[in-house]
This record gives sequence, C-alpha cells and structure tokens, in this order.
Amino acid sequence: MTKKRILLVATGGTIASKEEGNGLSPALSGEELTRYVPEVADLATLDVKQAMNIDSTNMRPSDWLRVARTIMESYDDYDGFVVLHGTDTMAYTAAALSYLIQHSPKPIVLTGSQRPMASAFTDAKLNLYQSVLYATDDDARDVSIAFGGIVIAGTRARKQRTMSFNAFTSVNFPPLAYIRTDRIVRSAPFAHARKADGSRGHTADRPVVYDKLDPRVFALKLTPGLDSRIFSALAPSYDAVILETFGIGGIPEQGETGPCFQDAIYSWVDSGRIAVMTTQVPEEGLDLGVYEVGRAYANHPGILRGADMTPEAIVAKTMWALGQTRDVAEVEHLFNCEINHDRSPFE
Ligand SMILES: NC(=O)C[C@H](N)C(=O)O
Repeated sequence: MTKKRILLVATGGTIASKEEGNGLSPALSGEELTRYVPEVADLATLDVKQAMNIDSTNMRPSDWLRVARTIMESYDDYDGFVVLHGTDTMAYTAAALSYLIQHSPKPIVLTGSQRPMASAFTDAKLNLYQSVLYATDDDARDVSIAFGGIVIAGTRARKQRTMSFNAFTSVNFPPLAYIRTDRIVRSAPFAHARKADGSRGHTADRPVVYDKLDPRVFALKLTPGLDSRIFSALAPSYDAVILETFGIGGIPEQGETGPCFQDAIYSWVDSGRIAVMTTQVPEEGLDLGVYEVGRAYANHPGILRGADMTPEAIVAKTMWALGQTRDVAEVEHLFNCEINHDRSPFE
C-alpha cells in the first residue's frame, strides 16, 4: 500500500527550542526535528514547510492566517497536515484554524511538547510520532490537537498544565480519540458538526476556507468592584468584548465606582459593537437565563452567548465572524453555528 503524504508545518515552540543562555527559544527547524524521530518515515511520506520559528507567545492572528495559507497552498498535494506549535497558545491557533478551514476532509493535527526535542526526558518524540499517525488515519478529519496521547477537537482544547506531559484537556466535550503508543482508540464514532445551512457531514472534497480576521477583540474578566467605565475606555480600540462573567452568567449591577454595568454594556452594543458573554468558570458553560443578575443580557441585540465554548474558541470565532461581516445579525448567525464541535446544541 502506498504511504500517505503528510505535510509538516513547523512554527516553533518548545519542541524546537534550545537553551542558548537567555532561556529556551526556538532554534531547530522542522527538518531537523523530523530527524530525531526517524520512525515517522514508516508511517508516511513527509515534507516539511517552515512557516515561522517562534515561541507561540508571539503568535498573532496574522500568524494564524499565515499557517492557514501555508496549509491551503498545498492542500491538494497532501493527505493530511501536522502543525508543530508551541503549547502556550496552541488552543487559540487550533480554534482559529477550525474557523479558517472548515469541514476539512483531510486532517489538520497540531502538536508540540512540554520539553524540547533535544532534551533527555522529552515528550516531543511521541507527540510528533502520534500526530503523524493520527494524520494518516482514514477516519481523521478537520482540525484537532494530538498531545500526550489524546486527540481533542481543535475548538475544545485548553492548556491545563504548565509542566506535565498531559498538558491539554478537552473542555465540555469528550476527546475525539486516545492514542496508545501506535494504536488509535476512538472514544465514539463522532457525527460531524453541522454546516451553516444545518446539513451534516463532509460531502465536499475541499474545505470551506476563509482568509480574514478582525483582531480587535478584547477578553475582559470580571472581578468584584470592577469599574464599568472600562467599556468606554475600550471603545476606541475594540469592536468586540468577551466578558468572562461570574458563575453561570452573573454580571454585577455596579462596580465600586462608575455607572451601572447594564448601561455600559447596552451602550457598547447599541453603538454597533459586539459583546460575547461567557463564564470564568472552567467547565459547563453559561446560561444567562438562570439568575436575575444575568437575565437582562439574555436577549439583547449584539449580545452573544458563548454557551459551553472555550474562551480560546470564543476569541477566535469572534475574530473570524467579525472578519466576514459587520452586520450584527450576520455576526450573530455565524457565531451561533456549530463548527468543529465548538458548542453543544443545548442552548
Ligand atoms: N511548551 C511550549 O511550547 C511553551 C512555549 N513557550 C511555546 O508556547 O512556544
């Protein structure tokens, strides 16, 4: 049987890093990284492209577009893609790629490591090997993260641990698969996410691709006493605020000073901007209808509900939706579509 063709897109991260006197920083190229794991040659025919070589702390939305373009330029020439990436912002990039390259019949798998490839106790070798393995799997598709033996939908990952090898968890959604050494164990035969028109599945042989993002999105975490005039301070620089509310969706009436939050938030959205409500609680998501301190925001134009999406997915999806249109109703429609398993349909 002929081997599948996989394109490795290297972007840097700890996996590529070396200590050269100033702290770890990316130094190895993607080509060099593959030489540490010659076993991948048994799995696939591999080509490498170096999109950038940076700590993922320095990744910006323009870099997400660059990674997406690198994949799409070669889409027809390969059966799957593995993106080597720093772990710190991998969940953002995986979410962004999920919105930029939708309904991909070919898998786009992100991985990286907690320890550098050249370190004696690295997790990089197995992560690289298992990501290539997953990218060659006939049932793999869309954007995912394969890391520490689990495969997570690209919109559902969160970096949960700063040091341990099981750095990522799948938030509010089961992992797509586990990988035991070289065996893929699917946790369930997933029905694939709905398209914007409500239909299911991957009937097309090409994905639906987007090439624009609006980076003017601010994530604001409520803290007790926060001054609601923060909204007018943000207005000149931002088109959307993602508000991390308390609990299942609590927004205080008043800060220690300043006008009431409802006035501040209503005038934010009534000026054509977007507010997305989410929760600062890590699991189970938002329901604005439950408490009096949330209900006033449940059905106001321009106020979107993040449901059980991750904060990373909400940031990327808001940038993507605002990149496509400035019409508030259309932004709302795009935001509410389920894409790559990003939100549960219970709202
Ligand atoms: N483990 C890592 O890759 C962390 C690194 N600072 C990065 O995100 O690029």
